[in-house]
Amino acid sequence: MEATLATAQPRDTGIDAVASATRRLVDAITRAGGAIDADADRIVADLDVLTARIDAHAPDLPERIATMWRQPGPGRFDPAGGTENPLSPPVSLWVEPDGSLRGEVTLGLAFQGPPGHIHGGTSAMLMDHALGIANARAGYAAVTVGLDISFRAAIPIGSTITILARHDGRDGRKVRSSGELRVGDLTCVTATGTFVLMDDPSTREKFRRLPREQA
Ligand SMILES: CCCCC/C=C\C/C=C\C/C=C\C/C=C\CCCC(=O)SCCNC(=O)CCNC(=O)[C@H](O)C(C)(C)COP(=O)(O)OP(=O)(O)OC[C@H]1O[C@@H](n2cnc3c(N)ncnc32)[C@H](O)[C@@H]1OP(=O)(O)O
Repeated sequence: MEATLATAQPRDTGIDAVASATRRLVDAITRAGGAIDADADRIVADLDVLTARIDAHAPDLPERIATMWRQPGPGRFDPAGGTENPLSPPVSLWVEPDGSLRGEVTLGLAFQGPPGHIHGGTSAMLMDHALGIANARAGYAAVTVGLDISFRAAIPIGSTITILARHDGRDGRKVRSSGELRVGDLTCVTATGTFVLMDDPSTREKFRRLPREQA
């Protein structure tokens, strides 16, 4: 049986391809470091040309956000799993036979915290995201109000990180989920999350308001 993808299906064309190319650029910059100093002026000029070319296509922010949320299926733009977001790794999560989620990701130097290892904030983001998707797969669209993280072992840059997440239950408007990040057999991060259902109209309205309307 073919496994079900819980996150956006990556494409190898269009905006997804641009986002992938930009990730390669970021990775190259972080690996090169100051070695590119002598060539920096030319690199900046080339990059600015590209930025202007892309910017010419950009609608204003409220319109862009509205378009993003009209897209069907899992989010394509968030900073964890967004295939359209060059800042995301991106993370793909698959549905296991028991309904829990599993995925694998490898992170480069752009995500470094302590020497040679992944930044704790990045691990927290991976967990927040996976826990949120686990709830959504169980039928509960909910936002995080609490995330309890234990960093048990540092995660080396370049290692294959296994992401596990599961929905644990519901108590009124509150929804619980938990997960882990593992490298091989080693559990490096554990997390439990409390989420609040977006089921009442005022909560949905709060998150639907666009930046300009909130000012
Ligand atoms: C990447 C996409 C993210 C979009 C998520 C949007 C929707 C989800 C849709 C689909 C899901 C799909 C994928 C999701 C993937 C990733 C998820 C990423 C998640 C995030 O990245 S999300 C951003 C960070 N998140 C926030 O931005 C929340 C800020 N927050 C608020 O906007 C309010 O807090 C609100 C509206 C949630 C509730 O407010 P309210 O007024 O309606 O309700 P109230 O205060 O009564 O709380 C009700 C019950 O929650 C308890 N409670 C409240 N706060 C608590 C806390 N801090 N700790 C422990 N318990 C807490 C109370 O104690 C009470 O519990 P009780 O009922 O037992 O008394």
